[in-house]
Amino acid sequence: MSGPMLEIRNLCKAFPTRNAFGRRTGEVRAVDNVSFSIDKGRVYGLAGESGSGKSTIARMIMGLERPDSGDILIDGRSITDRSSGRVHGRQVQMVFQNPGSSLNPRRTVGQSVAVPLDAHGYPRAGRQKRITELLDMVQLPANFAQRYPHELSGGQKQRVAIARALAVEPKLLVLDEPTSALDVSVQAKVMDLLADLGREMDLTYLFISHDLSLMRNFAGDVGILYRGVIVEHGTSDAVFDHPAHDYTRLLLASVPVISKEEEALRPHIPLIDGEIPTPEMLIALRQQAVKQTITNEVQTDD
Ligand SMILES: Nc1ncnc2c1ncn2[C@@H]1O[C@H](COP(=O)(O)OP(=O)(O)OP(=O)(O)O)[C@@H](O)[C@H]1O
Repeated sequence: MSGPMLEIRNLCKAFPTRNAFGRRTGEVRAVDNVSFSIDKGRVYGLAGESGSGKSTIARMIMGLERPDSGDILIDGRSITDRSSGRVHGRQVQMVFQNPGSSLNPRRTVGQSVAVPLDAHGYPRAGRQKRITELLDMVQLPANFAQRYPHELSGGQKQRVAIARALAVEPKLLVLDEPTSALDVSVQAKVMDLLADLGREMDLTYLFISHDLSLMRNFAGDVGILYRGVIVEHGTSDAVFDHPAHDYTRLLLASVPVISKEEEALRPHIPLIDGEIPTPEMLIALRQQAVKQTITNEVQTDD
């Protein structure tokens, strides 16, 4: 099984901008001639800061927003001439950033997972078994089906959201910042789960995030989105090891850092000689900072 599961061709979407009185002042090109494709079973990462157009692309893939022009093909079939996401709802599912707000607080976990089963006409007879199976896939015990969202941790809620997304056996999953609302320790477990499920079920993922270290581990290919335009794309290793575009370097320079010393260095990084530094310069600077810390510690010990 090969070939693209998702093809995005010259996709464009603009929104009107308005002043404080609601009068139209112009337009913002939220998505500007974006093209990329994801082969079956692969993970494509779409990275960019807030406002770069990531969610607008996701919403168009889900059929929640209509493109102005361009085409979206899922498993070779265009979806852009249809007005409703229902048409391809079985093939494409989405996992949202905030599992708390994506689950209905008045529904039990079992009822939430059953919603897509009902929507797609899953037979009533096998439903309980399917719910247990889905909870098992996301490593939750069967008795969680009776619980309500407020009785679950953030990570458990996101597992339920993943189970619900998998209920109708989609081929493509759009993951929109799936772990950014979770604690760091829980993030890794949810990402591991997604990676395992992807391999087991031969899923194709579009992984949207501003967390570049997470993206590097998870996505085989990445596209860097800046003001609606993909300014750079390629394999994760190529883009992150040898970023060609200044904006990618800037994004990499803002990756969260691990020590206080590195943190102290961070605000100065984009200002070195008035230039955005290369990754090599960053590494050299960080090595310098570590050396300095060791020297300071030795002096303090004395
Ligand atoms: N419904 C809308 N009406 C007007 N402008 C919009 C609308 N949706 C998005 N935009 C604008 O389009 C641009 C892209 O927004 P989008 O939400 O796709 O970015 P994003 O990268 O997903 O950001 P975030 O990470 O904050 O969700 C922004 O300038 C935003 O203000």
